[in-house]
Amino acid sequence: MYEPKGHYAPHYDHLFAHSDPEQRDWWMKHFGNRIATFLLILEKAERGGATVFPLLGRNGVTVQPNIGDALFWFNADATDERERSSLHGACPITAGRKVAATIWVRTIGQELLLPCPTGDSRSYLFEQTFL
Ligand SMILES: O=C(O)CCC(=O)C(=O)O
Ligand SMILES: [Fe+2]
Repeated sequence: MYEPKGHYAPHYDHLFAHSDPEQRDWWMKHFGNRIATFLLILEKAERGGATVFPLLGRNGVTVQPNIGDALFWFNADATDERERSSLHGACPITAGRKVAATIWVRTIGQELLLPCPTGDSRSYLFEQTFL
């Protein structure tokens, strides 16, 4: 929930995985990294609160969803490498409040839902999927 002046500074949902698998946290060990994000808007601010992807496209992409809308995006490609352009944040609220529910989709358990990439090429690049 965001109240006036509330915001979420630009960040990646995809986390840095410790190089030693034993050192990774419980979530990372059992469910893997956050391959995708599902963001459901439950309450929309009167002003402000857009979700912004500053590195997406030429000038960034700003999304101002309505109540009941959901945003879904990938944070990593099929090789679990972070998508640089998945950087995002929530703009400050200037009037009203925003309530949203986030589901971070983890990699483990999703393996059979997308066909595996063939050869050395990276498939399912964020840009290819969304632009
Ligand atoms: O509220 C938003 O627009 C962004 C939320 C977000 O980045 C997150 O939950 O990871
Ligand atoms: Fe996020």
